[in-house]
Amino acid sequence: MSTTQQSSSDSATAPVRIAVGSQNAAKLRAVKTACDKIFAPRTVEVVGTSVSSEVSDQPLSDEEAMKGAINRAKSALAATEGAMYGVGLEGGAHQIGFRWFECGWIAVIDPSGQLGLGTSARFELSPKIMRRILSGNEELAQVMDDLSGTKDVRNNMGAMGLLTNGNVDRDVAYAQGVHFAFAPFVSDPVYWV
Ligand SMILES: O=P(O)(O)OP(=O)(O)OP(=O)(O)OC[C@H]1O[C@@H](n2cnc3c(O)ncnc32)[C@H](O)[C@@H]1O
Repeated sequence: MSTTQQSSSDSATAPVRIAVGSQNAAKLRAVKTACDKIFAPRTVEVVGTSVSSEVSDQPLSDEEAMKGAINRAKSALAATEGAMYGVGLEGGAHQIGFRWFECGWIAVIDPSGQLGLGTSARFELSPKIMRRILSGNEELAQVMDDLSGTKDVRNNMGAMGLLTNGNVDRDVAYAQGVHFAFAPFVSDPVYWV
């Protein structure tokens, strides 16, 4: 086998390396679940790195959460050798009328700079929870830990899991957003250019 044949077959069988801008276990599970489907039958290697979102700990608008996801995706890609994509996931609240909702923003970026964006489904945050976030400088995860009497909800089922009695955990909801963010890379270009 020639060197060229050897290297092209190696790259076809090598795991697809995905850089994620977080070490949060729920986020890493979401990316792994979605990317296993996207890249099947190839093996996927998800590499989580702690990076700065460069936005506030508790984003309070879609714009801010989206920016955080993009910043994380770019930093993760830059920090991870051999990564085919960088993925950033950022949870954030946003207001519609008098009501508040939460969702995860997901950004995917490749080495050429092409960007894909998506979100998880959103869920409502009660006035009781929002009062604490807005006035007490607490993050959603801290409020949910306190109200549920559990620890580290953000790495496990998340607020989404607590509010749906475990029927839609954070990783399950975020995995859908990862699929949407990969749309420009996996769908027919006729929809994009
Ligand atoms: O380690 P990182 O990646 O920062 O993970 P994180 O859980 O802190 O996640 P984000 O920074 O993306 O989330 C922004 C805020 O939203 C909160 N959050 C979002 N979704 C949540 C969920 O389902 N359960 C608990 N907290 C959530 C989280 O506590 C943060 O205050």
